[in-house]
Amino acid sequence: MPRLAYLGPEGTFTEEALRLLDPTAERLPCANVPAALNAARSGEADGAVVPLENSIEGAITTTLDEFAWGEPLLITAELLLPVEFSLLARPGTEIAHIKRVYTHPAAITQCRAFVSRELPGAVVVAAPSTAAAAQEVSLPGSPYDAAIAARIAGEHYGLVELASRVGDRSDTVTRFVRVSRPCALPEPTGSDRTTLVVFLADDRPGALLAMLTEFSVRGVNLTRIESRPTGDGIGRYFFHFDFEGHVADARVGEAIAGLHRICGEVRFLGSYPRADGVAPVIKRGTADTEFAEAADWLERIRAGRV
Ligand SMILES: O=C(O)C(=O)C[C@]1(C(=O)O)C=C[C@@H](O)C=C1
Repeated sequence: MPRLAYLGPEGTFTEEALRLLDPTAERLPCANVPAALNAARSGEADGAVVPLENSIEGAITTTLDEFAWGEPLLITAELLLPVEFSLLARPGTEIAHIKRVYTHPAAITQCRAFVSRELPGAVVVAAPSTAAAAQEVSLPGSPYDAAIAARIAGEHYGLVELASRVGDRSDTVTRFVRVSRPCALPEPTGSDRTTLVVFLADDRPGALLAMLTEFSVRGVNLTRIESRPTGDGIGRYFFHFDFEGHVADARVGEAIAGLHRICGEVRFLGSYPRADGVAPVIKRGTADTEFAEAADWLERIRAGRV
């Protein structure tokens, strides 16, 4: 039974994602995403489950930065979780008296319209996680009047639900990934995703275009691209890519090898099955068989067999 670290405490969306990814795993709640990933790195846990992107908020930058800088980890699975928020408070609280709301920053962004419409004048404070907010609000003497979290967190910490579905959209989805210390990759399934971090060799005109060309000429479709500051000064960025396909696919392998040739550093973060099961459209000339046939042909002409 694997031991998986996650953003705790009990009742976070990350815990729900973990339960769905591996119902039998032993769960190790951690105070934040870096702590969960470090538990996986140190061996305290066999792996970790962390949020990576949200359909409203976009990338979870703490996760992206941890993947880029910390000891290498590999993504082995992903999960798309619909997220539904509730306004939770201690029994007896009236909505009109709520002055201070506590929740995770991602939830603040996703519930902005509800807060300004229903809780005008309330201050919203950032919590380490939605469940940490619910846990804090449950304490007698808490400085917060309400939390925004999953309904299950309210049940867990003895809060009442003052309003349900308080997210600005009803179709919000967060993408979670399971990571491990470097290990054998999941087998290709025909519906896979690959994640990379790329550092430029030097800052020059067309550097981004050159990277994108490696994908484009091989028919590799990107599903996410993000630039993140390196910390070395204004204008210094590195890039995060998600794209369709598995590193075992010829077109993906060749694109990554191309990036390795032209970039400063390429950090491979894994190839793993896509949660939505979508298979890529293979452009003419980019199938494995076509790459193999072209390599045979090259070998023949190099041997003078024209
Ligand atoms: O606080 C939680 O419950 C989390 O699991 C974190 C998190 C996030 O980082 O995006 C996960 C899903 C929601 O989008 C809000 C918060």
